[in-house]
Amino acid sequence: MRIDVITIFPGYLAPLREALLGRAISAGLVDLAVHDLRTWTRDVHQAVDDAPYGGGPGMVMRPQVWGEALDAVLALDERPARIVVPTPAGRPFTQATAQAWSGDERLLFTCGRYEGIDQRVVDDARRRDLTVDEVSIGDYVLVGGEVAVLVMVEAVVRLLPGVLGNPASAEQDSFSDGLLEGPAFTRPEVWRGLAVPDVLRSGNHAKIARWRRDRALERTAERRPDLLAALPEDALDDADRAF
Ligand SMILES: Nc1cc(-c2ccc3ccn(Cc4ccc(CN5CCCC5)cc4)c3c2)n[nH]1
Repeated sequence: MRIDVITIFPGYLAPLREALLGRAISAGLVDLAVHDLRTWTRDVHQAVDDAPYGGGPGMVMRPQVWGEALDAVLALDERPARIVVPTPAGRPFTQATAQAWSGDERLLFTCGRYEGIDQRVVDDARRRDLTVDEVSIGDYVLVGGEVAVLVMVEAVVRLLPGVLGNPASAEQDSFSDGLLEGPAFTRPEVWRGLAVPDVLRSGNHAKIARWRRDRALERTAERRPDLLAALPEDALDDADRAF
């Protein structure tokens, strides 16, 4: 997978080259290229923003600079790219989104700042039959798109074959069965007077599976009743309902 990121703060994306993702890059599973938007400015002040038409607070990022940057970066590779535009006003980015994007050959992230990017940049890309996804990583407002890109790249790249040392982990992700995962424990058996639940040391795998499922149902009901309500009809068996 090739990943391009366009931003006025390239340094913000440095963490992508650390640890697990860094190893995925060195292993050639991911090619990452970060581009400074100001490369495509033409004025001495390298202006990337201007006042919003219609008034309102803050500034909006100019279409000309973004248009040239997108054209140039797209042209760097003939593979078709999914253009991703982080925004508070986007469709929710979920595990399903990450799963879907993990099959893409190329992702191109555009990091806005100020109050966002002139909408015509997205409109122009779409009318050229490019895939453009405007996505939100949550119902809170960040200062720019960079942090959202760090989140989304991590969620997508961890799903690529060969990236996680333990692929079972991704299969048993939270949300993969529609529930939150339950509590996890490791040694020591007792820590500060707190013992690991006996069932987990019983070796009875059926009982352990049942206990884990019950803890997941309990936690989901407590913290995310919306997920429980969204479960398909056949997702809960009689033992689940008994819980
Ligand atoms: N999930 C998520 C994604 C982001 C995000 C992504 C990209 C950018 C680019 C600039 N900003 C700052 C920013 C500040 C204010 C407004 C204006 N809106 C009016 C009402 C609420 C806000 C928009 C945009 C981003 C924010 N934030 N949260």
